[in-house]
Amino acid sequence: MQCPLNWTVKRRKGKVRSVERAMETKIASSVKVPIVQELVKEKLTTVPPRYHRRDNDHLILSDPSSLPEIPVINMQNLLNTDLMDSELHKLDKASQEWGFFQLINHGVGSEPFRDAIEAYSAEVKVLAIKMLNFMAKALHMKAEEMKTLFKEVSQSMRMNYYPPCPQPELVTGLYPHSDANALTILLQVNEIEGLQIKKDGFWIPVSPLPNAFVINIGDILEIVTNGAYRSIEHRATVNTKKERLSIATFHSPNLDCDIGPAPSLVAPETPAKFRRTTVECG
Ligand SMILES: O=C(O)CCC(=O)C(=O)O
Ligand SMILES: [Fe+2]
Repeated sequence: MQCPLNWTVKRRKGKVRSVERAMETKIASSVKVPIVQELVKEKLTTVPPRYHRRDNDHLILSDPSSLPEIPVINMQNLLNTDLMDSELHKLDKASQEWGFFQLINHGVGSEPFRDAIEAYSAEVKVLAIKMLNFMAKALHMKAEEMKTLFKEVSQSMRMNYYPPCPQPELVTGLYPHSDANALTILLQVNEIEGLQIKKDGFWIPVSPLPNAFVINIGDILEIVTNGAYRSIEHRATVNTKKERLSIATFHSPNLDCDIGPAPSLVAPETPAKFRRTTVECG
């Protein structure tokens, strides 16, 4: 079985930190894959102890139907003179007692947003596959190897919002990290500077070019290319005047693929830098 933690053993400090963070924040889309990969691929019946939560708060509820239900507020009732008072009372109660509620009939169409996201992610996925194939070509890697690896692409997305900040020198928008996936396609939505990458020990700003994506190599691609392409540490800064928005779309190989250097890139003069590791479970 692959052990994502072992991937990091020989790696520089920043990356080790990045993957450790990945283990903690299993929700973060870019880093979910190695964990899922391990669990899905091996069809485990028990979860390796390193994924266990340390707190005692039970995640599985014994009988959810016996629990109180999260309040539902109806926007149409709030707008209706006859029903407004009772709905306002519900809103007030829900806000005081729960701090969470579901709002129905809100009049904001979520369909266009969903459709737009779906269309965008489908196009970006096609672009990612194109770029991966070009990279294989540039590396003289066997085309079939890249194609097999990315026959089914696992894709996820993170939208980042960085508000203007009165003291940008004191805070980081996004902490230095490398992306754990294979290939990230980043859109700097409102074309505000903030992304910086670490090159030869210096932080270099990435000035947004109109109508351009930032493409960055993630840890998985560094492994697949046997270190020929590098997953670079990057961070996002904030500024006093302007908010900044970015959308990062992450692409990883099929969940049931082995991750390791592409065989066609391993030779006596370029020995494998990363090893497929078997770990004990349970
Ligand atoms: O906001 C940015 O420019 C960087 C985003 C990023 O690195 C990420 O979401 O992983
Ligand atoms: Fe990133």
